Amino acid sequence: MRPIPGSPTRIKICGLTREVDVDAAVAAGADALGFVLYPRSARAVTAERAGELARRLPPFVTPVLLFVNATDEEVARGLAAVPQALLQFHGDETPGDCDRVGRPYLRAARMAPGFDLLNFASLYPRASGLLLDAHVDGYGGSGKAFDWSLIPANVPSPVVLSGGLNPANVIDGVMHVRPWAVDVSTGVEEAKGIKDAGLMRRFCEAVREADARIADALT
Ligand SMILES: O=C(O)c1ccccc1N[C@@H]1O[C@H](COP(=O)(O)O)[C@@H](O)[C@H]1O
Repeated sequence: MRPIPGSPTRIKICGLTREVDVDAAVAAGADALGFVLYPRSARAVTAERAGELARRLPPFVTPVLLFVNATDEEVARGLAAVPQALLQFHGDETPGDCDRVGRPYLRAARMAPGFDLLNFASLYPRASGLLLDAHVDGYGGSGKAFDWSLIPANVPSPVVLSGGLNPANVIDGVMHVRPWAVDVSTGVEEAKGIKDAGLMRRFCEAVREADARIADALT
């Protein structure tokens, strides 16, 4: 599903752990901020900490809770702390695992040659969107990009382009893939979980530049 022509590409910045970074991401123009509730991640926060950080968000900026193979209790604890959250399932969760929570969610797909994204999408018809990340050892947040030509044109759900994006390559990514949204973590960091305000601002500016070029091409 391609975005409505002329609509802005939404921006998610993931892996925030500090108030100062939350405020800078909002100031840069992020539409959604991700909090990693995967204890093995170097960017992990507790549900309670995610709640503290998410309470800083103004209206119309969406908190996203990222899980990797979490138990139902862990997901429930996250939602108790951040009730307005969109969920992001980034592990081996089955459609049943995702659907039984009964909340809107993004399902991450690990892109690699031979991966059948259309079949994967057909298994998750209730997903609000498919977040496309590089297939890496571990589950994500690696800063590695994948070959965008692996993305079929007719993905039936909104596509969130992710994996190794940064201020230098996101214009190409948006123009090539025309995703509904982009998601970045490593590409706007000075260290894992520590964001760089300048990089976040430049990333959002680059997305707006891509949108402007697409709009120009339409006129
Ligand atoms: O950020 C993490 O530590 C993480 C851990 C486990 C699964 C996903 C994780 N992050 C997500 O990975 C993608 C790509 O991130 P990057 O920009 O390549 O660093 C992104 O969706 C993050 O939300």
